[in-house]
Amino acid sequence: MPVLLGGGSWVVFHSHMRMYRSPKYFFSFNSVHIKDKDSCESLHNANAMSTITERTPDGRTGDASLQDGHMSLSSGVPPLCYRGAEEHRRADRQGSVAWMKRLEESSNLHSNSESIAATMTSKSTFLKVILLGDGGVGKSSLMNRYVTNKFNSHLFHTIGVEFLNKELEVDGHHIVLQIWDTAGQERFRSLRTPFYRGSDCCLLTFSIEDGQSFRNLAHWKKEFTYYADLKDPDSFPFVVVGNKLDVAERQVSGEEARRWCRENGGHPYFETSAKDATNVASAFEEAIRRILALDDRDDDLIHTNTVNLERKTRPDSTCC
Ligand SMILES: Nc1nc2c(ncn2[C@@H]2O[C@H](COP(=O)(O)OP(=O)(O)OP(=O)(O)O)[C@@H](O)[C@H]2O)c(=O)[nH]1
Repeated sequence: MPVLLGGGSWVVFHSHMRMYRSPKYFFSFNSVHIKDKDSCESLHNANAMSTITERTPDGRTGDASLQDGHMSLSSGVPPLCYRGAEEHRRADRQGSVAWMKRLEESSNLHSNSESIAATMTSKSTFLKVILLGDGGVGKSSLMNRYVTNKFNSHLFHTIGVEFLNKELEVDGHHIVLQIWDTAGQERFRSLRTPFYRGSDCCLLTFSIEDGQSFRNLAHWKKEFTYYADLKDPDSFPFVVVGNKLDVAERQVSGEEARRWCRENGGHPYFETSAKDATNVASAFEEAIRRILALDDRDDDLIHTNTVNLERKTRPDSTCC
């Protein structure tokens, strides 16, 4: 059963969810929803209450805990579950524990988690992509446009992280894409960084009408590389997205952005408009293709590096 804990300016919400990333991982743990109206301080209070259980493919289990805003998992498996974006935003607007209680009673938490699990077959590939970039560049709008095909011109700032799932077929693969939208504002840094780990691709996002958001791309890449604990940052798939293409006053030229991508790892670059849907699907699909290409390469490496341990009979052997 979901448990509701909370009061004052904060609420911690637990629910049980089950996720798969076939064939690599198996997860079973509680999701934690942290809503913080004014500051991040209350997260410390949440430490004692947050318990997460994880299970790895070999059946090991471990505990996870929140410490100073960082979620740590004993076997290093990244946390993947979080509440859906729309409830999160509505909770922000209404901001009441009573509302959360109603949500719990009429909750789709179980049906939601069950439906995710139900749609995952052994042939599904679960991919996690994460959107990073300055506050206001349009990360939530890109996610919402891609998943729900809707645009809201009066969005609230994201607090912490949110995710939405989208199922699709790409090049014959059944994909369950989990898109994580993070808070771009600096004050939410400690709420977003624990969720970087386990990402398969990172969309570095800026707004073409905001030069500073473009100049901050290097900062976002660095922050992601550090907190995601990337073993091989040079081969990790980043996709760069210049959003708000529909806006007339542009501060960042396409050539400037492409040059940055060339000089900083050869990342693909897309100019998008979440408002009129230009190129949004192309950017996410490129992310998926980059991940799948990397997985294919890994598979090839595994095959070509296989050592045959079968004992060969050597006719000329003189060994006793
Ligand atoms: N014109 C235009 N406005 C956009 C576009 N994308 C987002 N916006 C608007 O820009 C504002 C910020 O958008 P969000 O999607 O909340 O930005 P965000 O990057 O998620 O911001 P944080 O949650 O603070 O990190 C909202 O008012 C959106 O309606 C776009 O493509 N074109």
